[in-house]
Amino acid sequence: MSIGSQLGLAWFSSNQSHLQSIADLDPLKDPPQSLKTSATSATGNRIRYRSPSASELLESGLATGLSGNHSPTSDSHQGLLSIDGGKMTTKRAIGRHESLSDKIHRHRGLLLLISIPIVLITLVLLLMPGTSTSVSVIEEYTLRNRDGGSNSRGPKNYAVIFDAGSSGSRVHVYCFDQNLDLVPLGNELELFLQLKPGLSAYPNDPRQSANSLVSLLGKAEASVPSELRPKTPVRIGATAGLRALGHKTSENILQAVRELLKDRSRLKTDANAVTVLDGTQEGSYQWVTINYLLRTLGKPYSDTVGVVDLGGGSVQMAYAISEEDAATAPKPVQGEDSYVREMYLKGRKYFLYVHSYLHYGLLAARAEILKVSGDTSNPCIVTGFDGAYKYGGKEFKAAGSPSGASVDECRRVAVNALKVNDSVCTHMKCSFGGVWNGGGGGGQKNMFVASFFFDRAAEAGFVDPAQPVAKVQPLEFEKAAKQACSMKMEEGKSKFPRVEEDNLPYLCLDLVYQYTLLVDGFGLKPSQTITLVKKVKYGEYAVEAAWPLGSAIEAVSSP
Ligand SMILES: O=c1[nH]cnc2c1ncn2[C@@H]1O[C@H](COP(=O)(O)OP(=O)(O)O)[C@@H](O)[C@H]1O
Ligand SMILES: [Ca+2]
Repeated sequence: MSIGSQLGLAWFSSNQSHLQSIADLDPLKDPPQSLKTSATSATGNRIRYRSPSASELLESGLATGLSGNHSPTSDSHQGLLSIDGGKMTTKRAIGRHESLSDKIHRHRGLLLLISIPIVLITLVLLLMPGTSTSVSVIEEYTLRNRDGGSNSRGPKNYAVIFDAGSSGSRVHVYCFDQNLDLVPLGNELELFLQLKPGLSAYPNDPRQSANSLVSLLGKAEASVPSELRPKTPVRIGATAGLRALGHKTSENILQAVRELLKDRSRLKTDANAVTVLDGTQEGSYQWVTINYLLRTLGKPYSDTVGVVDLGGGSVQMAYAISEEDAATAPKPVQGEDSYVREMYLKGRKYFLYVHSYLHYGLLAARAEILKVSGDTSNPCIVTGFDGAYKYGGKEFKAAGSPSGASVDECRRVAVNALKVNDSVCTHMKCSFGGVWNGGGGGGQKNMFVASFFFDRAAEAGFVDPAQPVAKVQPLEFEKAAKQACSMKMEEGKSKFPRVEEDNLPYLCLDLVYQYTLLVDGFGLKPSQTITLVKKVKYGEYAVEAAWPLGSAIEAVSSP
């Protein structure tokens, strides 16, 4: 039995036509009654699972209903058992109640007359095509998995996921059991290694770019038992760095990475294993990661948490919304990703609002903010610094004003760079840059905010870097910004000992930008409690709060 057939976990694009994976995270639940009935009364898989209507399936919990809880053998066995059971009952009845048998014999003509139309009607109903495309797709997939064969996996399933981020490359190795629970690898629940710079630091040398992954690949592969390597999927997902390089340059790098995998690895490489992730994919994976680790998948959408992931090149926001709100989502402009993705996770259908803002990651935003001041001093740069900031192969003047940096002025520049008050907002309500804000709601009330938000807060000293999470309010970023913006360069080291020297001139900018992004950009209240997250506790372990886990779950659930 494959994990995919158990787990009921599916990714859809909003038009429901693009199924990416399926799994059922809860194999212990009983199938719902309506499905049990159809499962035992029909003869073939195809007929059997096409019969329930879409709404029946959704009500009863897709995961358990569709994938069933049985291996292909045990499931078909169960079907046979019920028929056999019926025969056995009849045989026993013959022995004990002769008169009943006589009665049946006497009325056999009538019984036949009644049963023929019932059988015919049942057959017609069962053979009718499914009413919803998405449900049909899921059934097909589930049934393919039921065949076992190449999809069948062992009790331990590894996945190796590379996060080719804009500021560095990382690898995560996970091991799942049959229930899609994480199993420890040594002392931790994952192997996590990272290095800098990222693939995009070598735009003109694809081979060197690819070779930067060699050490990570070697260690990751060594952590997978030798006999499982050819069955273990490896994926390399590049994010904002390669997105910003443009198609040709990034494709050359990806091709070099594909060759590297072919030459140096025995891991299982699917056709789409090495790609630039689109931003909504990255945001969805991040949402799955956090909600999986918090064990909120399968609960009503308003019990799930929303996520923000502030990378170097892009920032993602994702949270579950109601079906009604999803129906009113603005249609994406041509060439843009749609705002809503549909997913089946642990027996529940989610409508996920997700958007990625390219060029609004922390390191990219510095460039946007410095662009505004051009050749003059910038109110976000710590006074006493006069230099240049390099980003994406370009240089930007970064000079503090002699009168000092200013939180208010810096915020005005940041609001400007974010295009918060941009008139291009044609949707009901926008976040910034003309992007729909998703409408808010229960799935956004609890926000888990990751990556640079956690790092800068820890460096600025208002959260404990030794803790995996910290509850804060956006206004704490503003408070820290006031201190950073009022200092002089030479005071930096003593006032903010945790901040790396290269980041000191930009500490005021970074903190103001983070506050502006949360409050003016995403519309959070300055006093709203949010959870800054580096890792999420999972049992006695803590796991990195990063998108690769979502991708791994999909990878081990795929055929
Ligand atoms: O696995 C992770 N665990 C914790 N933080 C991470 C992880 N991966 C990325 N980050 C955070 O994201 C920041 C950089 O983002 P990245 O280089 O991935 O940019 P991008 O997402 O815009 O491509 C890192 O400095 C770090 O704070
Ligand atoms: Ca990232």
